[in-house]
Amino acid sequence: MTAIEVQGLTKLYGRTEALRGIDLAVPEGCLFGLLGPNGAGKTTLIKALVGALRPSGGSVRVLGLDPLRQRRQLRQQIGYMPQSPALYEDLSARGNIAFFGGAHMSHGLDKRVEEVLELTDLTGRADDPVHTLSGGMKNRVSLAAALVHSPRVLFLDEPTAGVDPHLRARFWELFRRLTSEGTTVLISTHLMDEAMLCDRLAILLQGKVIADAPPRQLVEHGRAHLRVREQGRTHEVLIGGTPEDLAEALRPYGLRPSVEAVSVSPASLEEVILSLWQEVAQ
Ligand SMILES: Nc1ncnc2c1ncn2[C@@H]1O[C@H](COP(=O)(O)OP(=O)(O)OP(=O)(O)O)[C@@H](O)[C@H]1O
Repeated sequence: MTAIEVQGLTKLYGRTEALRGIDLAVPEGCLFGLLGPNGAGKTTLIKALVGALRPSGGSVRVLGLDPLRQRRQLRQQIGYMPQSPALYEDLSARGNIAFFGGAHMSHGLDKRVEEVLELTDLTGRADDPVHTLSGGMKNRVSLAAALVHSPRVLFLDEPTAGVDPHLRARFWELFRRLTSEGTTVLISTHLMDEAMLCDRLAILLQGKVIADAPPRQLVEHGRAHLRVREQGRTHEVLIGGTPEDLAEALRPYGLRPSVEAVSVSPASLEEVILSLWQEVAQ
């Protein structure tokens, strides 16, 4: 089943076109990444998906529901971690998580709160008021609050901002585990190494999806570094990713006996994305 379906989605803020006709289909159980530079439209898209803003045009369905018209029904089934934690600063971490969980569930809430405190490594600070926590810890409370009612779809807007590398790795293990159990996770990020961990990646630029594929496929269809060693000197060029591009690039060498070694290595995801951005920006 498709968990998230978006067709022709547009959003205008005054004269700013934040989204310019987005089409997306995210299958259930997918770890789906949204990657794009500042202002690409990632947060606007996520807000439209959780029913936090009214689109200017197009349609959105999450679990078959309209996020605005069927908001109440949908809220039970989705979790949303906004970019800036929206927490009650005077309540403890545990109090916040119980508050958000209580809006959706009552049975087994106490046990579940302890479980998510553990998952986000907050047990030691569970009773401290949120205003005494660091930025990274507040992010963890916000993630725990989004997770507590075991939603079927989880929307995470840059969840690892301000989180240290060790905990970041644990978060990704958690996201992976959730998707293996059938949860759909849509996550926005700036970080290429995180993007590589997604099952599928949509690259946003100026309110448009400029690529949508598994990250490995993006890399394979991207450019490659060709290195040719001839008489002790190595020439390196960036070539296209198809076999024809490789043949073309090798033609001038004609496999002379002086060619001692040839190697091809795919460009990194970062290079592929930068070249996509440049192509679209031109
Ligand atoms: N409330 C608003 N009013 C006016 N313009 C807005 C508003 N929110 C976003 N925008 C504009 O819409 C565009 C998309 O912004 P958005 O926050 O969705 O991008 P983003 O990809 O999430 O960026 P970042 O990575 O910096 O969070 C930007 O040009 C931004 O300035």
